Amino acid sequence: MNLWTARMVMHSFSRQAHILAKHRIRVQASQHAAPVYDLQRSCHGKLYEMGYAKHMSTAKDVLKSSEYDRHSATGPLMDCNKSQQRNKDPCEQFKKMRLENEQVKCPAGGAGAAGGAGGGGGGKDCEEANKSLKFKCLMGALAALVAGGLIAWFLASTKKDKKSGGAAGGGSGAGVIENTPEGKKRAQLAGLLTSPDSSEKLPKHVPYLIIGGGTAAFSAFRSIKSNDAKAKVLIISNENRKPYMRPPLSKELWYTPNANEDPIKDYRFKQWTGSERSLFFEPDEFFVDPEKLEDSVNGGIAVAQGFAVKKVDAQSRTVTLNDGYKITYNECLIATGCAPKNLPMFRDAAPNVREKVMVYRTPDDFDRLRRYATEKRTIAIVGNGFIGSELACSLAHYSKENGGGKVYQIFQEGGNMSKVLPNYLSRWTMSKMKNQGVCVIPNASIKSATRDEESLKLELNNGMTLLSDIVVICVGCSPNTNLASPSKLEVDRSLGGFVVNAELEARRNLYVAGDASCFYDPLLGRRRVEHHDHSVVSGKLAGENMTGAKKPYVHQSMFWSDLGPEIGYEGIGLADSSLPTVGVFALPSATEGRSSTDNLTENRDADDGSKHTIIVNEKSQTDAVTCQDDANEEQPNYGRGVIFYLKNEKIVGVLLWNLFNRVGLARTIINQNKKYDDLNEVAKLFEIHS
Ligand SMILES: Cc1cc2nc3c(=O)[nH]c(=O)nc-3n(C[C@H](O)[C@H](O)[C@H](O)COP(=O)(O)OP(=O)(O)OC[C@H]3O[C@@H](n4cnc5c(N)ncnc54)[C@H](O)[C@@H]3O)c2cc1C
Repeated sequence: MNLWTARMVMHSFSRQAHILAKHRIRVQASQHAAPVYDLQRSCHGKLYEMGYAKHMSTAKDVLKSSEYDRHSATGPLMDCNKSQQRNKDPCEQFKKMRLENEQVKCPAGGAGAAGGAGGGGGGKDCEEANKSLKFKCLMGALAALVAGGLIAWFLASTKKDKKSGGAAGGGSGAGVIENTPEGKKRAQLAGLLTSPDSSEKLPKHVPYLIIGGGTAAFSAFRSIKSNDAKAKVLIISNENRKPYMRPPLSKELWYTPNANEDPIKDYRFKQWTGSERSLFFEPDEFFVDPEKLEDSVNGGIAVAQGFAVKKVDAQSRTVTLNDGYKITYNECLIATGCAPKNLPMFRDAAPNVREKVMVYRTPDDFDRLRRYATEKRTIAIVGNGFIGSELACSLAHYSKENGGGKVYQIFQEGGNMSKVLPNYLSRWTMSKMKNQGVCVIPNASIKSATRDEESLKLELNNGMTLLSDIVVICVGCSPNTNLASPSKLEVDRSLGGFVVNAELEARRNLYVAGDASCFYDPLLGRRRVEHHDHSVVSGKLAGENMTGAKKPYVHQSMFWSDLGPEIGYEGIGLADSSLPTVGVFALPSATEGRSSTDNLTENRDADDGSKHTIIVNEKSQTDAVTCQDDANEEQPNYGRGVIFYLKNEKIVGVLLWNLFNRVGLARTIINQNKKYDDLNEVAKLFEIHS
């Protein structure tokens, strides 16, 4: 097993364990834990017996594919007790909590919420308390000014011992830097230093040059190294960190109880398996000093940190850094990823508003937000997508653990993850998010934002007014293609990203991988994918091709997301809710362990009469459905199931809802590119009841 397979398997295991951990009550009692493989075999047998129509494929056909390679089929079972929890409105809870707090504390700025998301003001005592607080603040500010002046004088007087920060790599501001390893590290992270301190110290020529220091870049390095053992690889990254992964920033890191550590050393976090690891792919010692790369006998990887590339000349094979420094290469990869979008109203706002608004993509963003969360501040997230929804759940959890902090999630759509999930599931997910303590405000947008002392006052178009200490904009990201125009590289007009061919080549010897690549998928057409797995696999392929493999990119990458303890899903292909969908769900049966008959008990259209079909599939006809959530909304419990996305009646996307280790099967089904006569039969392949 090579390292890549090992990593993928580890990921699988880690997810499986995560879900097992999440649903430990059921798992302990589960009769499925040991005989998983027996169960699979019996399912195979059963499926081979199915008939199929002439012009269409049946589920049976899928099994003929050599690609069909399934692993363990155990999946999570919904914890009915949790699902039956009353759907408490967290907005109401916040209101109550704040009133209670005010009786004790009378916080300045109040967090009033005219439109129903906050509470009223305090009484006379509070006014007095606020007056005294203001006086104290004034005195505090005065003291801080005096102290600041003293410090400035002290720093100026000790200037001889300090070194000013280099901005060689493209405009980082100079600063006063403490001449200790810790001081330098701090300055580097603050963007005051590049590493090395001048671009002049970088090699003039490298065999392999990678622009961007993220997931795709590091994956490409691994692949280059395994094909060319003594390869010398230089990564040029405009971040001041070594390559790291991003997914835990909105998930696991928030579940790691080390509130007193700031920042968390090496961004270590507990994986769902319980084992610990760092956000960084490799520790510092793994990397070669960029100044020593040329002379390194065994090659290796060096990262030039804090430098940006502004241009690539594919003909002369030269990159130009922001400060004009040039490096020539044999093979080059662009892996510049994407940058989070802001909303124009915040981008163009006054500085005192802007300082209360952030986007979310880096460890620095995590640190900043964590400080707010630790101080029990109110946080408003704008956006209903992957990062916004994950972050809202994680923050609600963190807030619960640390006894404070309201978490709002505001978005224009009717439910969470509406671009991916069919509307019924999107609304159901939203109700689960509320159960977890997120104050979700759908169908709303921010009309205006003004500074109100320490907070931002947000006026929504639905008449609500919120006070929030920080606003986190999670409205998607745009590929980093600034260097396209000076480099004369094509950018896709509708999808964005550098246009590449099937070998991920933009020009000869110049490749693009990860979020920034717009590639041609022979099955599903031109695409751009912003997911971890795509970055890993496209980076790997680009790396191989840089060493001469000339292979096409035919991998259907997968994605995953976790929304608190009850929802985890994996998807593949075009998981786009604007397409017609058919969702097949297993209703948990009252008594586990009875024989499964897989009876179709309900088949109905979605309540908006649209193209989303829901098939609810009970494990045993005789079992009563006891696990209904939100009974007053008459929603079934979409505990686990599979959703098919259709184009021209063919399956172009599959979403596995609380079902894990079935991505291989989903990939096979998409790759078959066929019409199926009965999707309920196809769904059975996924063993949604097991
Ligand atoms: C909080 C968060 C959670 C996520 N969770 C998931 C998840 O659960 N599942 C999933 O599938 N995906 C997830 N993703 C998406 C996934 O992390 C990305 O798809 C992946 O990081 C993209 O990798 P990349 O190498 O293309 O880009 P990046 O990792 O963004 O790396 C690009 C790097 O290039 C640098 N750069 C840009 N321009 C230049 C330049 N001109 N010169 C030098 N350097 C430059 C950037 O600063 C950056 O360091 C998540 C993303 C975020 C932000």
